[in-house]
Amino acid sequence: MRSDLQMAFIGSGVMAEAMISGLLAKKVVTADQIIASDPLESRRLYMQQTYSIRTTSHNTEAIQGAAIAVLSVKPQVLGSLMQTLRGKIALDTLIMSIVAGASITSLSQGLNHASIVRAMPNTPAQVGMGMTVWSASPEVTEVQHSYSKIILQALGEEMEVLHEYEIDRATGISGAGPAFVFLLIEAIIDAGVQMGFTRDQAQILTLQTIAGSVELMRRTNEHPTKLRNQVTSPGGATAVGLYELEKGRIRTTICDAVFATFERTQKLGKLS
Ligand SMILES: NC(=O)c1ccc[n+]([C@@H]2O[C@H](COP(=O)([O-])OP(=O)(O)OC[C@H]3O[C@@H](n4cnc5c(N)ncnc54)[C@H](OP(=O)(O)O)[C@@H]3O)[C@@H](O)[C@H]2O)c1
Ligand code: PRO
Repeated sequence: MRSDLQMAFIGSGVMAEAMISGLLAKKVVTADQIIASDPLESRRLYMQQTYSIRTTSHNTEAIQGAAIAVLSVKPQVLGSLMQTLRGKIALDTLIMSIVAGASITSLSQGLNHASIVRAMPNTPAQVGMGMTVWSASPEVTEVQHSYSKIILQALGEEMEVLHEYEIDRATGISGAGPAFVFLLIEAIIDAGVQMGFTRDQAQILTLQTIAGSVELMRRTNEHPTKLRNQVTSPGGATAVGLYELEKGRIRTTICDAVFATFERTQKLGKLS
């Protein structure tokens, strides 16, 4: 991206940090191109010292002169943030919101601003393995569109969708998904410990098994049922484990969890 381009992050929490570290690691922008705002002084100091970026407690100062401003606050404070920023955003600034549930229409009306990208990233962006689903308002220019792609590609994979409701759906899978996966990882490690492995041993076995299964499916592109059957010997050990999982309604429970997350995302969108 152009070296004179300024980027602002409004809210310097977990996801803002993931994005900033990804952008700097991939050299998409340099530290002097980034300013981040946050109410907490200790957080601002941490961001300054860790990433050599500028920080401020004033959101209107952060957004001044920014070509791209990322809204990275919680949905509960978006309404008051939009009131603060309304009328203070330059016409050619691209607003990129990662706020769960907040629609392009509500952002555009709340900020009285037309160029909006709405994105749903996830925390593996911290290590460049993120998945972001995003959509742009019709007013986003070609250049702003290509900048958005470059920014989101620095975090891992990106998928642009035409229909914005797909972002709410994606929140149930890729946005919140890492939390579901970490719960599964935790449960398998705990079971390993219960059987007598050390925690370190159980963690190595669990993480390599999950990473290997993901890689196997990526490379073979086979249906998961076929790959699962390759593990399941007739009358063997895996079959009884799978029986217990199905008895515990793992399939429908996961489905319910994804749908509940999707529905909650839609409700969060009504907060602002
Ligand atoms: N975490 C995820 O996995 C994830 C994934 C995708 C999208 N998102 C979305 O990303 C957004 C941020 O999530 P997060 O997990 O990064 O939350 P977070 O860690 O709580 O970050 C939000 C930051 O904004 C600060 N803040 C609060 N009020 C502010 C204001 N008026 N102006 C400027 N900054 C303010 C908070 O400070 P205080 O802590 O002092 O209040 C905090 O440092 C949310 O809308 C969420 O839906 C999160
Ligand atoms: N974290 C945000 C939440 O829990 C959105 C997806 C991941 O609301």
